[in-house]
Amino acid sequence: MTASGLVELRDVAVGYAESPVLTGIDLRIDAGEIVCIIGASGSGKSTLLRAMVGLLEPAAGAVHLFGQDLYAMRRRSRGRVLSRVGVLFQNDALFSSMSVLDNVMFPGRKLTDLPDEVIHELALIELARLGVDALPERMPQEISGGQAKRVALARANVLAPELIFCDEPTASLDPINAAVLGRELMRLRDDQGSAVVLVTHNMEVVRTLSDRTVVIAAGGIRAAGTASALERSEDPQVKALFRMEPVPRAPGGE
Ligand SMILES: Nc1ncnc2c1ncn2[C@@H]1O[C@H](COP(=O)(O)OP(=O)(O)OP(=O)(O)O)[C@@H](O)[C@H]1O
Repeated sequence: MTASGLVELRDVAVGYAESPVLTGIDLRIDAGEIVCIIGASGSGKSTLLRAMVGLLEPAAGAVHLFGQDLYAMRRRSRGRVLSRVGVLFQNDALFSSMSVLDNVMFPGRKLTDLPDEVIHELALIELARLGVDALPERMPQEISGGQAKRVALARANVLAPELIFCDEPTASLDPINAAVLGRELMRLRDDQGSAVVLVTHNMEVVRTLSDRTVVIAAGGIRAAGTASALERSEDPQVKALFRMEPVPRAPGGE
């Protein structure tokens, strides 16, 4: 474990234009843990993720990755920090104009000075690990949703990042593909010692994968803990999420 955590948010406020979606966010994530972020639709989970991966500058507070203030550093240094981070966006976000192979090679080409042959080899290894190495020349439109998710995970993991962020990785996947993806995320934690941060609505994923879960509601972190501890919570917001019921409006919430 590092002295300062792989991710540290200190009193972060983040949102769009004038209106903050989240305020007062303090959060630390350490190596080797899977942290799930849950909350009702529109509560701000993706917004929080965007702030953590350098895509949305907070209005207040600081986001530290690997002990460095992400939004205070120069662009070049930020690139170096982000080369240690893998991101699996919602809806996969594979580049539609690039083949599967070029998609998976993209982070190596953009973020490192490695020779193309090495990046090519790394991409093929990752595709093989995820069982989609038969498709390297296909375009993203020519593969299934489950295959696209696996390709997207191969791309997120191709540089063996110490930190991986996934937004809804199991959305629209059948149970078998969801289980494949879950196993792969556990492998990253266990074999690679990576920290995995997952935004999800899938309570099965929360129960089986998370070491810690953070509940977002009413513009902030409402609760945090192990899935089993949260499942016993008396907080109506937390209870509703675990029982898959409509989440009651929290005082001060939307
Ligand atoms: N680009 C944007 N510009 C303005 N407002 C936005 C933007 N993206 C999201 N929002 C608003 O910010 C709030 C939080 O959205 P966010 O996508 O973070 O929620 P979420 O918890 O990830 O939701 P879901 O579970 O439905 O994906 C919502 O009210 C949403 O409408």
